[in-house]
Amino acid sequence: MIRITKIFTFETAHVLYNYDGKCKNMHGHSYKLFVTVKGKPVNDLENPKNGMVVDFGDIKSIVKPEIVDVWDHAVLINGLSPHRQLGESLESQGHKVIYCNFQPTCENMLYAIAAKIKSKLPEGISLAYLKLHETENSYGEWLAEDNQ
Ligand SMILES: Nc1nc2c(c(=O)[nH]1)N=C([C@H](O)[C@H](O)COP(=O)(O)OP(=O)(O)OP(=O)(O)O)CN2
Repeated sequence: MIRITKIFTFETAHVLYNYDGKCKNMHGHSYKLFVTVKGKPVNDLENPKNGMVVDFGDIKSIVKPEIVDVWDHAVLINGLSPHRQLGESLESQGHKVIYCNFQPTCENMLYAIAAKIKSKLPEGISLAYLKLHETENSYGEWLAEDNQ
């Protein structure tokens, strides 16, 4: 088995409802996402993907439309909280708002990313690991073995 990783970046704002620190204010991050999948490399001269677990481009074609294009330059709002009204106000002024059914922390974003990616991976390939940097010094990790 081999693990391979592709890295993505996106610029996203969020606001943490009822949080007791500075992140209760709407603010943005340059998120950096590491997506690691595992599988056995193809061993078939006739296969154009010979030697690959999965083409890096195929990982991109899953993660980009599912995560990056959706969250990039958007504001993530806890749609289950009173912040929904804030989102509706921003939306009415033309802003890109994503209503989450969770508090948009690094941790919950990882759960959401894992759920979206896992369901799209080709047969024989599994999601092994995710790392999401909120700042250069703060990140969360999702590991398959912790989430079975
Ligand atoms: N467990 C979590 N704690 C915090 C989260 C989170 O998602 N999970 N999020 C925040 C804020 O969004 C904040 O922007 C990031 O927190 P922090 O690292 O404290 O921010 P700094 O600007 O101080 O980061 P540095 O890299 O140290 O400059 C708060 N907590």
